[in-house]
Order: sequence, then structure tokens, then C-alpha cells
Amino acid sequence: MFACVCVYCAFSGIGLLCLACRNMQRAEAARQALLVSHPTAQATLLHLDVGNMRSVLRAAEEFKQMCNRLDYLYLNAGIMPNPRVDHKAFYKGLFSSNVVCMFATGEGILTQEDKVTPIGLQEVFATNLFGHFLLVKELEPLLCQIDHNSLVIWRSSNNAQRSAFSLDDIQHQKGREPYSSSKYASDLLSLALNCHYNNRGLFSSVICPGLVMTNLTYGILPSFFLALILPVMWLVEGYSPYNGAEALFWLFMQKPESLDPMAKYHSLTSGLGNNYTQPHKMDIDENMSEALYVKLLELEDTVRKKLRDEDLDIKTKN
Ligand SMILES: NC(=O)C1=CN([C@@H]2O[C@H](COP(=O)(O)OP(=O)(O)OC[C@H]3O[C@@H](n4cnc5c(N)ncnc54)[C@H](OP(=O)(O)O)[C@@H]3O)[C@@H](O)[C@H]2O)C=CC1
Ligand SMILES: CC(C)=CCC[C@@H](C)[C@H]1CC[C@H]2C3=C(CC[C@]12C)[C@@]1(C)CCC(=O)C[C@@H]1CC3
Repeated sequence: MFACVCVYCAFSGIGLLCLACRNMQRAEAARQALLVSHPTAQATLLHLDVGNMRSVLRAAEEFKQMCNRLDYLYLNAGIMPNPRVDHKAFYKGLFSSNVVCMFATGEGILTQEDKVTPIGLQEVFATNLFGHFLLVKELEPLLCQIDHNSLVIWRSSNNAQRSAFSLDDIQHQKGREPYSSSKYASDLLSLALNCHYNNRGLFSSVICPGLVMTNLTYGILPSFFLALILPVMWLVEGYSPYNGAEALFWLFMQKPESLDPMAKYHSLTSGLGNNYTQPHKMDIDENMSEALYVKLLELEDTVRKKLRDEDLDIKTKN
């Protein structure tokens, strides 16, 4: 996976793709690869560490200097630090009726170790959800325009589980499944964005790539081990980055207003190896989604205030 956040924007009739990434070397490599396959594409790079709120504000500002319109915002970045398979839960699941679901979603068998960022947010929450939320808020004037509809796409997961998420602990400070919690929160947030912004031309949608062999999954088990269980995984879902991108590609071809706000669009592969996209109803409700949205707005105020105070401190010291 080449970029953290991929933004497509079009102005003066010319399409522009903006890859926002924290590692500029990888970003440049991705840009070059893109230009090889699409020589006429206009692709630009932007530095963005989505777990660092100051970087989010700076990147959004730079983007606004570059463009006055934004059609698609693809929120891809995600981390799963120090993942562990809970072997006890795994063997229990193996002999239960939940075994297929366990292999398809990793429900209940995957734990991670989270940490706190310098600004005081849980790292997984900050990277997988809050940084993206702040970016959407910052880019709101470009996304909400009267003459066209825009689409925000969240890269969620089938590991997004209601059981891992709590409204009393939206950052998942107390649990051991911050990844699952953050992905469930993104499903809820997508619905809330639709409720609050559809009348202003902003639409939000959620995709799931299935299980894709990337740095993220190689952190869970050694690659040779994952390769051994691939035939089993293949039976339950697709497993290459190309297959995983199917739903994203499909979404780009749809009218934003035609998408179902309650659906997660899954990339799937048939037994014959054909890729297709299928909407699955998400296990979310409007009340919970609204409650999370209110909490995120409060947290946004707190974070912005902290950043302003830090700036003031630096100014008074100089
Ligand atoms: N692999 C899978 O099976 C599945 C993955 N997903 C989701 O897909 C997305 C991509 O993950 P995947 O490609 O698998 O894993 P990778 O670890 O290979 O890629 C993660 C991407 O996120 C970027 N990233 C991480 N943290 C930050 C940050 N703080 N600021 C900017 N960019 C950041 C990484 O950038 P850098 O190159 O700088 O490290 C990298 O491009 C994630 O949201 C993940 O949760 C969902 C379902 C299944
Ligand atoms: C023999 C043994 C210990 C097998 C364990 C299998 C698990 C490693 C996989 C079963 C389902 C997988 C899965 C993911 C990671 C690997 C598994 C847990 C994800 C959680 C990876 C990231 C996602 O976003 C969704 C994936 C769902 C399925």
C-alpha cells in the first residue's frame, strides 16, 4: 500500500491526485509507479503524519493553498502496533460454531499494545480515526460545495467489532483491542458524517479490503506461517492488495449520493478468482453514531486548545 491518505481533486477541469504520506521517499516511489502506469496523471505529494494533529492541520492548510475543490478523500492510514494472537481464544474459537467468522474477521483473537502520543491521545485512535476526522473537518470548505458532491472513503475492516468499542472509552484506553475499536468507530463516524453533511454535498462511505498481506498483517504472524494458512483464508476472503482495492475502485465509479450510508462495501473474490464488491449492512445505529460524533467534536475543541496553548507558550518563551 503506497500512501497514507490519497486525495483526488479536480480544478479548472484538470484532475489532480494528491498523495499525503509521512514517508516522502515511499511517497515518491508510489508517485513514480503511478506515472509509469498513467503517464498523463498529475500527482503531487504532501507530507502528513495523521497521528500528529499539528501535521494534520499543516497538511490541510497546504492542500487548501493548492486546490479550491476536492472530490474524493480516501482515508487509508491505519496501524496495529504489537499485534498478538490470543492462542487460548484461537483454539477455543477453532472448535466453536464461530470458526468461520473467526477466520474472516479475527474477532476476539487479536490484541495490541497501544501507547499515548505527546498530545495525550491513544496512538491507535489518533492514527486510525481522530487524525482523519480532523482532516475532514479542516477540508470541509473544499468538500462542501454547492455545485458538486464529494465523497470521503474510510478504509475500515471486518475486524471492526461493536464488542470492542465503548462510548465511555472512545480511545480504548482500557482495553486490548484498540484496532478493532478504532475501526468500529470509523464505521460509526461515517454514518454521522452522512447525517450532518449530506445536505451540504458531502457523502461518506466505508470499505473493507478483506485480509490483505501487507506490513500490517506480517506483524501478526511470520509471513511463512501466514502463507501456510492462506488456502484457508482464501476460502473466506480475497488476499492480495489488488483484490483488496476492488471496493475502492468500485466506489469511485458510483455517484456519492447513490451509496448506502449503513453499508460497508467489501472487496471479495469468487472461487474462479473474479473480484467483485458487495455491500454488507453494518452493525451500527444512529444514536451511537451521533453520541460518538458529539464526543469527537468535544475532543476536537480540547486538542485545538492544547495546540494553541503550546504555541502561546513557545511565543512567550522566545
Ligand atoms: N491488511 C489487511 O488485511 C487490512 C488492512 N486494513 C486497513 O488498510 C489500511 C492500510 O493498511 P495496510 O496497507 O494493510 O498496512 P500497511 O502497514 O502496509 O500500511 C499502512 C499505511 O498507513 C500509513 N500510516 C501509518 N501510520 C501513519 C501515520 N501516522 N501518518 C501517515 N501515514 C501512516 C503507512 O505509511 P508508511 O508507509 O509511512 O508506514 C502505510 O502507508 C489500514 O487502515 C488498515 O487498517 C483493513 C482491513 C484489512
Ligand atoms: C494458526 C493460527 C494462530 C492462526 C491465526 C489466524 C489469524 C492470524 C488470522 C485469522 C483471521 C485474520 C484476520 C486478520 C489478521 C490475521 C487473522 C487474525 C485481520 C484482523 C487483519 C487486519 C484487518 O483489518 C482484518 C483482518 C481480519 C482477519
